[in-house]
Amino acid sequence: MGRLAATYGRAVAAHRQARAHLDAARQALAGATAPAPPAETADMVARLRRVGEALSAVSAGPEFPGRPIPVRLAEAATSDGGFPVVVPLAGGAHLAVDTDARDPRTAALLRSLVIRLLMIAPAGTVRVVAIDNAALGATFLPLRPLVDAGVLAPPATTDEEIGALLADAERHARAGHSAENGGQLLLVVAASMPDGRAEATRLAALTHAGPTAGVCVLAAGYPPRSTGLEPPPFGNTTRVTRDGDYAWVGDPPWWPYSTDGTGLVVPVLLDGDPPTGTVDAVAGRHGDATRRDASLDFTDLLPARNWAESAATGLRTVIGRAGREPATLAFDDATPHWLVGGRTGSGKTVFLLDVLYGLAARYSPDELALYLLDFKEGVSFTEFVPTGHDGSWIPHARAVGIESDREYGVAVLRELRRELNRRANALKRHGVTKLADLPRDGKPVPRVVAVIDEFHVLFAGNDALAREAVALLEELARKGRSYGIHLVLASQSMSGIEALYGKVDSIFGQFPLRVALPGGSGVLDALNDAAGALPLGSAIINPAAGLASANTVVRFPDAHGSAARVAALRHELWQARAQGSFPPAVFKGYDSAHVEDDPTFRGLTPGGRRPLALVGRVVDVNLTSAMFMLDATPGRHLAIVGTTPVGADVLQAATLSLARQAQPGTARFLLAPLVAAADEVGDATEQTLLAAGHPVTRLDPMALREEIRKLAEPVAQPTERTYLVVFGMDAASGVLAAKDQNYRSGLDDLQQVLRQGPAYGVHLLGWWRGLRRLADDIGGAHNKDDIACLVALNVPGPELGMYLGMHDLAYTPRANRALLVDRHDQRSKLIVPYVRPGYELDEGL
Ligand SMILES: Nc1ncnc2c1ncn2[C@@H]1O[C@H](COP(=O)(O)OP(=O)(O)OP(=O)(O)O)[C@@H](O)[C@H]1O
Repeated sequence: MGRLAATYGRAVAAHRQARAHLDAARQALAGATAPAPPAETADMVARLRRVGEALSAVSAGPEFPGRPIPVRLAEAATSDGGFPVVVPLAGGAHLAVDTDARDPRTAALLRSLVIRLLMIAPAGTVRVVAIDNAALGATFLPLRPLVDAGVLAPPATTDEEIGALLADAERHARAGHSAENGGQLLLVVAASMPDGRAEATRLAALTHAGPTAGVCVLAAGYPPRSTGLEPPPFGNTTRVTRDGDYAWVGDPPWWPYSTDGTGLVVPVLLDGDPPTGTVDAVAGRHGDATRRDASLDFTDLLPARNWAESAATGLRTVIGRAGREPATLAFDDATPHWLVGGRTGSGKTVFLLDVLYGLAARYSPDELALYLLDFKEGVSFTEFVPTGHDGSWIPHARAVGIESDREYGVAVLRELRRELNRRANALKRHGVTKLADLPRDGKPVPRVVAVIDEFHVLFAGNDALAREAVALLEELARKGRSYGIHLVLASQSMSGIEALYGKVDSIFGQFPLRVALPGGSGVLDALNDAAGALPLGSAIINPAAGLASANTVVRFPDAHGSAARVAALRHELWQARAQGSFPPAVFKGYDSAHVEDDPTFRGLTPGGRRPLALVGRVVDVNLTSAMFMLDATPGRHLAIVGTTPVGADVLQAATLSLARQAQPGTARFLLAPLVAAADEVGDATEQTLLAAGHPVTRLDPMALREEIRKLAEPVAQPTERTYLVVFGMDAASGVLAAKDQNYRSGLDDLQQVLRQGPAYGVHLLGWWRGLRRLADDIGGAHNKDDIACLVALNVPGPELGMYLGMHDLAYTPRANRALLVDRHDQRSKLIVPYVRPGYELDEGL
């Protein structure tokens, strides 16, 4: 008070000055016209009051938070009365009080400023974070309704929490009030300065970040008194100095009260706590908006009308929200391919489903075709294909691989390259260089989106298959942009992919759009760690190959949370499909194959000149039948090798498929079930053959030896085919190896049959339980062309490679898989071998 009396004389003159500054501030902020200069002090104070009140009532306009807004903080005390003192906040303007919030008046001022700023700001445009290490959060207890409404985060009280808060604020400042921050102001309220010098410096740095940073700092306890060090300088900050019951307000940035830096020349009475009702009302208004923004529904992704968009220049879909705005992503010239990363459980599958449903709803199957490939165990894309209880499918889906093998992945990539080449030819014919320039008068050429989830699996192995996958991906990535073929590669880990044979840059350079889900920083630039702290349901979208400056945070809905709407959409799209459109080609890695289900098997009829032996389904896009043609060429015999009893099943399928191609009486079947494991299959095979009217002769090892002897002496003109079907051929090796009185063994005869037999319609179909036995029976691996058709089951890859002389053979034995090798046409393919229904369990490999 003494100081007030001493300065009273100066105050009157200074009021004029203050009024002029406030007028200027009012003009700048509220656009109001300046009042006429007053004659008397009392009159002037009254006018200052009116100006202050006018300013206090200003609400933030559309430029918030990019421009400062006036916020009332105190009542000025003069002998002629008082007037409200307002200071600019936001838009790069900050405020600091010299005592920390352990002082109740300072604490009340902070709370009052928070509430006043929220009252002025449009609902949902301010997010408040708080530091309260000195009072362990007590400063903000009266603002509890704001915490409950999600507007104020629980205050940070430990060093760790303060560090995280500052990191969040720095990220916010870097992104500015852009879409990433949803155009929001981040209000950082420090009830006391952080203890650490580094943290204080970081807090101070936020005040220098400028008006575009979208951060406003309210700091109490600045400058800190106890450290003895020069405090880190705050920028653009109105300083408030406590003085007993009063306080002094320094010059606000841009609109100073004084010309000499002394600030407002009258003391002020700081505003106290806002009424509880006001806190509740503000929390209610902002909380509603925050909840509205936070609620995000799958239906928000869908267009008003299905299939209304044209894909001529690209594909676009809403994938969620950036702040309060819808976030749209595109497959176009700028972002032809996407790279998606996220740790397991980060919502990668959900994100991909959101994208796929959004696209499928916007573009008709004439505009968009989908190839969906998943390497992991799970159900990612099952909802796109017909199932036992729901026969509908997403009509854009061309091929869907679930729990795919690498071989299937490479087959899909090969199919895409064929498509790319077809398109290249079409473009050449029309003399254009881009899909977008093709005339769309006829049927448009659909854009292709190929999604490969857990794509790193393709490169596991460092073998011929991996090298082919790299080459195909590189070509598709490089040329796809022009031909409307777009790739989405998703992975939980980018490590291991560096081993891409030096092709990392040439492949991923074509993927400017990066989507980082929680834990997916690997797809971003090495200096960009923004994905580390993302919550579930959000992602960093970065169209600049991961550079930190191009981050936008989006939130996406959980498609699984709207199962009914998803199912309804699927049915709408399915109902709208073109007449006669086919379901997608589906490969389910865990499915076994049965010959009875094979359309090729069902289509077999007697009369063909070159019988086909069906052994399984090829692991390719259309799951084509895996078969051998048994013509008259020497060596057209079938060897099935492996200890697994699946060998007997494959032999049965091959035998029955041959039987379907023979008129009864034109083929005889010599059946030798030599091992117990094949008794049941042998009996079943015999019954089926007999039922179809074919003569069947059962052979034991001795009878087999005798038949082989007879077959080694061919008749001149055979009238019928002979199929020698041996289950467990290795069991006969002792008998066959024995020599007769002419020193001729059964193996000699066998080798004769292998070379000459086919010309006379004689073919051996045998199951050997070991590769060594097979090699012995044919007189050594160098005779391997004498049995040209091979199905290798659980035979170790290196052993098989050695036998075949193929040293880069990529084959790992596993349940439900076999390798088909045809020595005559150099084929080697991964197949799903036929098993009898109910006998598919073969986990013991
Ligand atoms: N936007 C979201 N909102 C709420 N929950 C979500 C959201 N996205 C995903 N989830 C939930 O997170 C869990 C994991 O999601 P998802 O299966 O997509 O993860 P993922 O990354 O594919 O995991 P994984 O690689 O292990 O299969 C699911 O329970 C899912 O419902």
